Order: sequence, then structure tokens, then C-alpha cells
Amino acid sequence: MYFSFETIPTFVWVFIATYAIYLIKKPRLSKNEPPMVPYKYPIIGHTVDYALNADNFLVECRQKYGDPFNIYVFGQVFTIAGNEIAHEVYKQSDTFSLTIATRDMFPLYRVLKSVLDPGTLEQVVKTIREGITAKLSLYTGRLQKQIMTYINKEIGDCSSPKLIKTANDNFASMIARPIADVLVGQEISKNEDVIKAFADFTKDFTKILAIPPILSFIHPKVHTQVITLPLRIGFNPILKHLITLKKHLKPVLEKRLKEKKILGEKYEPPVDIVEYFLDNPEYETKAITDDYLTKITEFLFSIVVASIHTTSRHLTSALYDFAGRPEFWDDIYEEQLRIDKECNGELTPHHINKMVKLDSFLRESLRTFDAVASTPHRCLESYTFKNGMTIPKGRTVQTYLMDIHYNTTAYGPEPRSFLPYHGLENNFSASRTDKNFFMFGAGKHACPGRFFAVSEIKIGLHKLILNYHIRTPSGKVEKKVHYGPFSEPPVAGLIFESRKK
Ligand code: HEM
Repeated sequence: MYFSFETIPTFVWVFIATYAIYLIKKPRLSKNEPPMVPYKYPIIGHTVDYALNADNFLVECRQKYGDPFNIYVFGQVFTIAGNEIAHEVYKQSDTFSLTIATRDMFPLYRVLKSVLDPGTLEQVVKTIREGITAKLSLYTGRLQKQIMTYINKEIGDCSSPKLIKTANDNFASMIARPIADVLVGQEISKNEDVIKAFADFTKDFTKILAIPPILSFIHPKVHTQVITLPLRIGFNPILKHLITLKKHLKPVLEKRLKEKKILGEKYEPPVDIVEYFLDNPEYETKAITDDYLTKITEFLFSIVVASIHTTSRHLTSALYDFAGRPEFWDDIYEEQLRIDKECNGELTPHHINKMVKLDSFLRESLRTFDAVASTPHRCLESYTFKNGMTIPKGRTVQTYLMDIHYNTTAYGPEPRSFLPYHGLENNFSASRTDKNFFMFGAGKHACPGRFFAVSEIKIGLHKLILNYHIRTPSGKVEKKVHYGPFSEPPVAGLIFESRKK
């Protein structure tokens, strides 16, 4: 190989820069920290093992170093909290923050400015609790209709078997319909442009973030600055969705305000989040200005981000779990058929509660989703665990989900096997959080949308299983797709074949 004399300074600079990064980034641990797993290569640390082989790597670390332990990934020290420690992190809700931990990797505030305001999350959670969970029974019929509209339109007649690809989309457009109905009401939730805006918002936002966090080796903020550069120079693929919603929302809000004024006491408020918003003294208005529209649109999209892809991902995953396990088909189908006959095709919350086998199957699908570690929490001030170990302010703690979901004490000697009726036998419903089930988090910040999500998924599964035989192309359980410690449903597709009535 030939090097010219002029290339030498370049090598010197690269060497100096690398050495500087090494010195700056060298992990400095304070006293009584959890054990640091030794690593071979400076700067790189455990990045390769964590990105390419997270499951085996963390199992080995857990066996050798206990719970919790520290690893060094993408230039940062992470504390990995498993089955014994994670619940302590979730209990200390003033000391550990999910929102702050995810801000660098998922900078939603760049497009929805209001999420930076700490009051927004509080308001979103309150809205979900009061405006969705407390009124779930009023929504059931509407959710059902919206899901059936999707099924008839997008899956339709499958007298010949039809392969439906699920990659990326993961039935987001099925889930976007009931969520639009609940959020923006019946007037505009049938509008296909609005449904598309809801279904695509998160996907389009995450597209620009799909750059591996290489620059986090320098600092996580450098990575955030680079991934958000397109947004800052005016390329904003999300803007069109905000504009669509504003356009369709404006006449509806104006009409409602007018009717309220004219009818006074006689006004019959529609049941949806837009009305909940209008009714809130904090958001009271006399006219629908552009600022007002922006505020309500941003608020609605922050619920969209939390609700659509999370729910559709797990609906898809549960369908794959069902489709790959013929041994449970008859049992689950019979339960749906019996309930369908009982309710004459019109589900009520009472009937959804009766789907106990389906509920248990779904809980198991959530438990075995196979995410290795997720739901990071940032430590806001130095914290000492009950076992005496201390972590400093600023540390990110990753929830070691597999250690929790695959613990032998709760799930027996083969915790990775699929136990469809574990929930049913132990009286754990799919939406119930528990120290051995962290799919919806735990404690004060446990997912407020979980009751809604589980209802939607159960209605979707119930209707699909009633109408179709569903199988995987291979006839077996398909493998999930792994990105580092994260997991996504399989992408092989699902084969639908109409049941003979
Ligand atoms: C299967 C679907 C879903 C899953 C797996 C899921 C999971 C989670 C998890 C793990 C958390 C963090 C909890 C914690 O820190 O303890 C969370 C928080 C949250 N979820 Fe969900 N979620 C789902 C659906 C939904 C839906 C449908 C909504 C809205 C209607 C929603 C709204 C939220 C909100 C607002 C938070 C933040 C709560 C807070 O910080 O206080 N989620 N979710």
C-alpha cells in the first residue's frame, strides 16, 4: 500500500481526535457502582455485542455479574436493571424519567414543540384516563365498526387464500381507524386522508431517525443534532399530516362552538377527545384561531405517537403467534364463536371481558414479544439502590425485559416457551401490570392507554379469527425481527382464508 507524504498529517489528526475521544469518553465510575462488565476495545466497549447479539450477551453478563450491572455502549455507560432491580427504578418516579431518557433518540419535540412543556405529558395522561379509559364502554361499538370497516375494505373476501404482507405497516391503518374515531370524533374519522395522516405520522417521523447512533460515540447530543438536521433545514415529512388534520378539524370545531353557543344547555356533546379538549377550562376558546388549531393538533398527534404503532405492533405480533400455532386454533375460535352468537355480532365491554382465553393468549404474546431491553429511564439525581449500589445523576437505566419476562420463578423451568393460558390460570389479565410483566411499564407512569389498547387488540383478533383461517406461509411460528435489543413482529406475511359460514 502506498501512502503519500501529504496523508501523514491526516493520520496524525485522526489519531489525535480518536485519542481525545478515548480520554473524554473513558467511563468514569463512582464509588459503589454496579459492576462494569469488562470489555476489550476502548471507545467501542460492548457496542458490537449489544447491537448484534443482545440476548446472549446480556444473559452471560447477568449470570456473571448479577443484577444490576453496567455496560459501555455507543460511548455511554448504561445500567442494566433486571428482574430484581427494575421495579425499584419504576417505583422512584421522581428520580427516574422515561421522557428525558428518550428525548435524544426520539426528538419528537422538534416537530411537536408542545411536548417540551412538562405539563403536556400530564395533560395527555389525564385526558387518556378521563376521556378514554373511563368512557371505554361508550366507545366499544364504534371501535368495532371501525375495525370491521378496515377488515372488509383491506382484507375482504379471501375465498382463495390471500397473503397479506405486514412489514413496516403492521396493521397501523387498522388501528388508526378506531383511534381516529376516539380522538377526533365520528364526523371526520371516516375521512381517508385523516386516517392516513394518523397511520403514517409515527412511521414518517421514525424514518428520519433510522440512522444508527454512531455519533453518540462523541456525544448523544451530536447524534440528535445530525438526525434532526433535515427537520431544521426545512425538510419535514410530518408537516403534511399536521396540515391535513388542521384542515379537516377546523370546520368541525367551528360547528361545535357555534352549536354550543346557540343550544346552550340543550347542546349534546359528542363523546371524543376533541370535545373533552374544548370542554376543558384551560383550553376554552371563543374562536378557532390558527394557534388554537396548532395546539389541539399537536396534542392529538402526541397521543397518536403513543398509541397507534404500539398497539398495531402487538396486534400484528399476536396474530403471528396465533397463526403459527395450529394447536390453539380450535380452542380460541370456539370461544369467539360462542361470544359472537351471544352478542349477535355486537360486542359490548361485557363480551370483551368474557374473551378470557383470547385475553390470556394476548398477555402471553406480549410477554414473549422478545424485546431484550427497552424503556430506558434517566436518573435525575444520584440514586442508591436498596442493595447499596449507587448510580450517578445522568445515568440511563435500561429495563432488561427478558430477565423479567423469562424468569423461572414466575414462568417455570422453560420460561421462553409459549404458555397461552398462564394468565387465565393465574388470574392475570392482559392489561394488568405486575412485577413479572413489564410490557406496559409499572408504577405511577404505567401506560395509561393499556386498557384501550387491549380492548382494541381483542376486538381486532376476535373479528379476524371469526372471519378467517389465519396461518403463516411456513406453517410454523415465524421469527421476530431484531434490531439490537429491540424487537419487531415477523415480516413473512400472514395467509388469510375466509371461513365457510
Ligand atoms: C400494546 C400497546 C401499548 C404498549 C405495549 C404500551 C407500552 C407503554 C410503556 C412500556 C410505557 C412506559 C410505562 C412506564 O414508564 O412505566 C407507556 C407509557 C405511556 N403510554 Fe403506552 N403502550 C401501549 C399503548 C398505548 C395507548 C393506546 C396509549 C394512548 C391511548 C398509550 C399512551 C401512553 C402514555 C401517554 C404513556 C406515558 C405515561 C407516563 O409517562 O405517565 N399507550 N406505554
